[in-house]
Amino acid sequence: MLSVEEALARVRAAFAPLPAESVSVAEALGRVLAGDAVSRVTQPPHDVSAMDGYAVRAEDVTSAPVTLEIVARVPAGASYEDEVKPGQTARIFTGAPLPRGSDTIVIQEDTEADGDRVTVKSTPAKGHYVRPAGLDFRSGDVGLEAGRRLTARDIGFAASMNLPWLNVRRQPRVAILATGDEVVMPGDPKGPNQIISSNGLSLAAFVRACGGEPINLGIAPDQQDKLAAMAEGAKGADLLITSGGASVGDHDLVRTGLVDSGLEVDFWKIAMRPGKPLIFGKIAGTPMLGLPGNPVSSLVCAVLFVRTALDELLGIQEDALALESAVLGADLPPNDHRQDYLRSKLSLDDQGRRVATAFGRQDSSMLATLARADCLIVRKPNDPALTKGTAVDILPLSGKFSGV
Ligand SMILES: Nc1nc2c(c(=O)[nH]1)N[C@H]1C(S)=C(S)[C@@H](COP(=O)(O)OP(=O)(O)OC[C@H]3O[C@@H](n4cnc5c(N)ncnc54)[C@H](O)[C@@H]3O)O[C@H]1N2
Ligand code: MOO
Repeated sequence: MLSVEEALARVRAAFAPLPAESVSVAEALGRVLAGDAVSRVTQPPHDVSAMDGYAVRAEDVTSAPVTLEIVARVPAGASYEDEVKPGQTARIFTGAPLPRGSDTIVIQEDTEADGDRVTVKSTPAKGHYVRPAGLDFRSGDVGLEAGRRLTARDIGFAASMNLPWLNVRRQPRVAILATGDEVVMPGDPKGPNQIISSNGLSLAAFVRACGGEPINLGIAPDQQDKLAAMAEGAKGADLLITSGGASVGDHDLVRTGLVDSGLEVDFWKIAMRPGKPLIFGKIAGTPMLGLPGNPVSSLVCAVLFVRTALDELLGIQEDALALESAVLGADLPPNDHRQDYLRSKLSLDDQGRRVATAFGRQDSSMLATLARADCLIVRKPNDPALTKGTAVDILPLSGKFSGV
């Protein structure tokens, strides 16, 4: 069986970034930049006031209290074209440009106005409450780098750089085909031996959370001709994901049943748990990941392999699978030859350390524990028994768009 690392490397090598397209900044949340976002403006464009108050010449107010003549009133969006001369001041508001001659803001709480005169009661440091031009960023600056997945903060930043359109990667189109006579969609009529299909929906949600566009091909029965016909719906997609039928049973048809449809298998079976029977290949030119049917196996494979494929298609540089560290909350028995991904809860101990405690039963059919898990403890093949308090590697499940 292939190691997880080797399998990941093979998947990574099979994908390249998709072409770029332009989208409105308003629609760009979650999209991935195809090129650097370069600012078209300097922000702030001038030296501006950070407070409501008075724009003064610092040398005029070195020995407060001192009374100055108010010669202008400058709200944000306006300006005073003349110069503030010795003995003069301009009433100014937050965001307004500093008039020539002035270099310091006195907040209005430190003044007393009387008609067209104002008394400054304390001496500010020169430049106090002035935001110099370009404090935030300058025209020509690279604000956001290619390969970045855009957050709500980035949308605001891109807008403030005066970028109404952004150059992003086309969303990967991912066809999803569930398989199995025993599964029916939630809400559909259900026979006594049937169960509800969760994989198609969780995989579609995962793909969406990773920035892809899921295409639901439905549920194929365990019949070769029907499976092959339904898999044809993946034509034009960037990736086909199947779930179920990946193992060795008489009804597990995905690997063998799609050969006539042109399936070329790159690898089958990985030394990991859950997720051992994963299939990777190409069907009629479309890359295909055949995920195991057990719901946890299916999603853990998605976290590792679907995510890797999508990140390559999107040109994302950051490693979504970078491991973090925690200490064990309970002893673990020795691991076997498969790399193990254990659903676990996270907590903090009294020293503020992150503690990972694996659920007692790790059967790959148990979706409730995956939904409740905060992370997966990752154990190398043949890891010896570990005691409570030992440092372990974890893969967090929340944040970073892992989407599970
Ligand atoms: N003799 C062996 N048996 C099995 C092996 C093995 O090596 N030798 N591997 C086991 C492992 S590990 C896994 S994982 C499973 C994977 O099997 P398949 O990919 O063939 O999946 P199915 O048999 O179709 O289904 C497994 C299980 O998952 C349920 N399922 C299927 N589709 C869905 C869905 N859309 N939503 C929810 N649940 C689904 C299905 O009812 C089964 O209970 O094979 C082991 N067997
Ligand atoms: O590897 Mo299977 O995915 O353990 O249940």
